[in-house]
Amino acid sequence: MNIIEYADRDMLAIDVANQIAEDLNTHLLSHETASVAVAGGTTPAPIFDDLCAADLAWSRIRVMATDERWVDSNSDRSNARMIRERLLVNRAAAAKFVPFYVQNQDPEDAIGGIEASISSDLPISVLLLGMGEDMHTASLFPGVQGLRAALEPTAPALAILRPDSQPEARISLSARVLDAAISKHLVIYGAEKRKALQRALLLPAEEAPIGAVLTAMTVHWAP
Ligand SMILES: O=C1O[C@H](COP(=O)(O)O)[C@@H](O)[C@H](O)[C@H]1O
Repeated sequence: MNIIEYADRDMLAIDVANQIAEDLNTHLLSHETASVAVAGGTTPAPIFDDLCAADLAWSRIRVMATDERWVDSNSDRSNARMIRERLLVNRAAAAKFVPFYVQNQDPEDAIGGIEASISSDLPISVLLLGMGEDMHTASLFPGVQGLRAALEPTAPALAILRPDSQPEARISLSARVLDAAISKHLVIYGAEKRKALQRALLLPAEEAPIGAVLTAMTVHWAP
């Protein structure tokens, strides 16, 4: 794990957007398509504001969320909505988005179709992860039912999780898929998340899921 510290969040956003664009461009030099899995929540939006303008062959890039909340794609809790509004604009509007939420279905009924829709995108070319202060990443929350299976090296690509702390079911890329991404970036802001990441290194993954996906990870931190 390599940690890069930035003076502020604006500088971090510009630099991470540039690195992701470079990673995607490099991948496209030797592959017909590239996949990028990006976190939801609040952290990545300023990075998307820069990344969306990158001069890339966006029509050859497939974008997915690292995880989704089982809510309508117009809900303000939808990760897809945030990605649509902040990343899939400007030049990046030419990218193909692969949704994880399926209207009028339960996650259990939809998961097989969603897994099929991402099978050709694996391993993920570029990963942009976030992390909560509770050390969850994507929707792999500490102690949630189903976490142990989602941490297994043989886990399916996607897991359904229903954390008690959250108002809706979640669907998440499993630790195996997150950890196997070719180029990996984790972005965290503030002293509390920095401390949480340090703590995670000392804990089992069931208590600190971020610890399961840190192989060859570049961590970007700003106060
Ligand atoms: O619920 C989620 O939380 C994490 C962290 O979110 P943040 O707002 O603290 O950045 C996020 O990475 C994940 O994709 C999201 O669904």
